[in-house]
Amino acid sequence: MDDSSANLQPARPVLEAPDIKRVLTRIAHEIVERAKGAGDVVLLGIPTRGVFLARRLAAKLEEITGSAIPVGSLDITMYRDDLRLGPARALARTEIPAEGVDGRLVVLVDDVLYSGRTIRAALDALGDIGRPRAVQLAVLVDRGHRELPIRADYVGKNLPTSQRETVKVQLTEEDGHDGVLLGLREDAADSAGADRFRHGTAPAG
Ligand SMILES: O=P(O)(O)OC[C@H]1O[C@H](OP(=O)(O)OP(=O)(O)O)[C@H](O)[C@@H]1O
Ligand SMILES: O=c1cc[nH]c(=O)[nH]1
Repeated sequence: MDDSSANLQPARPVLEAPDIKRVLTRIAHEIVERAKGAGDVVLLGIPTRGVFLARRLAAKLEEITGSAIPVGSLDITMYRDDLRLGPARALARTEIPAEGVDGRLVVLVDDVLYSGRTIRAALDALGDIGRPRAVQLAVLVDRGHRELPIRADYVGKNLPTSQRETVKVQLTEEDGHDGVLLGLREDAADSAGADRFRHGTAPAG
């Protein structure tokens, strides 16, 4: 190994498939506990991976409570505060369950909470759809670095990170397998080592 790569570390798994399963079970129990049942809960996942997490949570809640839990998706694309600044973005799907959101406890579900800007956009999107009695937030990973006054009600894993790092959630439905990787942003790795940090190609460390 030459000196230029001696201090570089590969993307590192921080959650593996059984961990993800376990934390989703815990979050489902926490939702039931706080909602005193799940009678008026509606889960809305934020594309992309939040939708799959919401469906998994709904299945788990159904297992726990014996009742079907409405689950859908909420596209935030048109509500992003950087919409004007970047290239055009593809729209994702908003699918609101037939029960609607009015008067319900809406639990937004996302994979990573970082600046909080996605969730700010989700609250705006939700406000155009209806008036829940309350809104809560469940995330698989909270990596810190909030830029807005937003916090999660249910957190799978609090993961202290540097802003030079990146958190990549992988889910079977989208990526073929479950896992969460912590790596360096490609622009933070030096050119000699950049390839080693590409998610999914670096050896587990
Ligand atoms: O708190 P924030 O700073 O907004 O970051 C978190 C968001 O960033 C990622 O989404 P991304 O926009 O990369 O889209 P994706 O889920 O389709 O990958 C992630 O899935 C969260 O939704
Ligand atoms: O590291 C990050 C930051 C935002 N969103 C992610 O999915 N990962």
